[in-house]
Amino acid sequence: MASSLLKVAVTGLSRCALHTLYPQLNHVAISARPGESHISATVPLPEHGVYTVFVELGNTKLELLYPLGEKSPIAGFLQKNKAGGMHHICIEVDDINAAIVYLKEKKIRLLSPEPPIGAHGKPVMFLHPKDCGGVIVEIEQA
Ligand SMILES: CC[C@@H](C(=O)O)C(=O)SCCNC(=O)CCNC(=O)[C@H](O)C(C)(C)COP(=O)(O)OP(=O)(O)OC[C@H]1O[C@@H](n2cnc3c(N)ncnc32)[C@H](O)[C@@H]1OP(=O)(O)O
Ligand SMILES: [Co+2]
Repeated sequence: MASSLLKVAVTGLSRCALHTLYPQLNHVAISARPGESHISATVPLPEHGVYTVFVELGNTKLELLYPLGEKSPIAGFLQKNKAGGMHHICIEVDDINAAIVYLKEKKIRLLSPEPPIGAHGKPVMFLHPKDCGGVIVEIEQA
């Protein structure tokens, strides 16, 4: 799998806290990469059971997550991690279908039968944390 972009998803921030954090994150981002930072609006993604805010840091993105709905896939994680934490990482791949074939050959469990469309309008696939060193890995079509 070739990768060109790493996204890190962080959970546990209340919607209010997200807004409170904007200036702080912006400060960190600007400190890290002057002139290259951008913080998105809060976007509800009911099909994924989350609200998102993206903080762009050059070729890295922070994905801030807040649960949406009663069946949010991050609800269990937040039950166990009351203060939130790093939920998953996302790696862009050149060919998601080829990557899925490869992962199946390696017996890595996929968390949906088909790739859903992710936050950037492209197919994504989540991989089981127990098969990925204890971390949920999301792959996204570049
Ligand atoms: C914004 C849209 C999209 C994008 O385009 O970027 C997104 O990122 S959406 C983000 C949220 N969506 C997902 O994470 C989808 C895939 N995830 C899932 O289906 C579930 O989260 C899960 C992996 C099946 C876990 O669900 P959960 O309800 O927590 O089930 P379990 O309690 O049975 O957990 C099984 C096992 O996995 C451990 N776990 C859970 N979450 C994590 C995590 N974030 N990191 C590491 N490990 C995790 C959990 O602790 C269980 O282990 P044991 O306790 O040892 O049994
Ligand atoms: Co994600």
